[in-house]
Amino acid sequence: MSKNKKKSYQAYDAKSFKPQKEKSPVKAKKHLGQHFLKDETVAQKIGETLTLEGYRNVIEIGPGTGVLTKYLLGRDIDLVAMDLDSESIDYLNNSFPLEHNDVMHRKGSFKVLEGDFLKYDIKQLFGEEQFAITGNFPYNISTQIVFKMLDYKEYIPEFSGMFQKEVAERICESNGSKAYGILSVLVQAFYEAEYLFTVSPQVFDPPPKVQSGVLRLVRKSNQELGVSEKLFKQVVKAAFNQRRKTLRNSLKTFDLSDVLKEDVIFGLRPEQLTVSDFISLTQKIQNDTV
Ligand SMILES: C[S@@+](CC[C@H](N)C(=O)[O-])C[C@H]1O[C@@H](n2cnc3c(N)ncnc32)[C@H](O)[C@@H]1O
Repeated sequence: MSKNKKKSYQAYDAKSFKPQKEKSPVKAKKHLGQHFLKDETVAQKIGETLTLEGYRNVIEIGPGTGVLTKYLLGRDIDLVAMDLDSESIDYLNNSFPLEHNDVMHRKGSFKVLEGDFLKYDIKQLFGEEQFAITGNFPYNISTQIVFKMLDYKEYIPEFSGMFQKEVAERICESNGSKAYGILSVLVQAFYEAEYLFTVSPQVFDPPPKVQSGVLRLVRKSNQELGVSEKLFKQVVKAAFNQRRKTLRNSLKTFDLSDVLKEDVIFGLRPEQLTVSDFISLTQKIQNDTV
């Protein structure tokens, strides 16, 4: 079951990058995870990551000074850009459209919204319609963004954006690797995950301490696991919360029958299981009668 696969990721070549001289129009605030992109090429590449197949509504989380927003606006989409920072919102509502008139060839609608993505009822933004999520995410809440996205997965056919590299890798990793964990299994049960490219700290203002990684998630056509989703999540979390133990030990709280505990799968550690192994493990636990 274990697939020891070492991935090598293509790094974005920052040699051609020429930093801007001008000061950022919004003062970067650490507690909001603000690291503004200075490199237009990277912003454009992120702006092109969504395939837009079968939907046209997009939420950008954390537009900041709009560097990515302006490339999104060049695409044929209806965009809601949501930021928690009132200074960014003021800038986006007032100076941004004037400053970027020359480069922006807006096709669809555009709405700037002040709000906390983690608290916002995002479903009400587009009624019953499907929407994608993208952004250069605030790294302090990036895993929470992914878990919230999973809660709304029936509305979200696609998701792309920039994370701390380590988190992006964790989401995309296959079994057999150290980074493979709860996030990888829960995301990949419902989405095809693709790590796209790496971005170095020097293209941000201020530069973060870590490298960044851009990924794309495309929802699978079949969303039915065939088992209880609640139990599936409980099994995955319990298994990885004690990742050095075999499943026989980490899943003790599930009160398994002696017959089931003898199944070979319970002699394995969680990183050895593929996503489909986790689904069949959940099936076995669901059908188990003590
Ligand atoms: C890494 S910066 C990216 C800014 C801009 N998109 C860029 O690439 O330069 C993250 C942005 O997310 C915003 N942000 C932080 N927490 C947020 C939240 N809970 N909801 C919405 N936006 C948030 C910050 O204010 C900031 O503008």
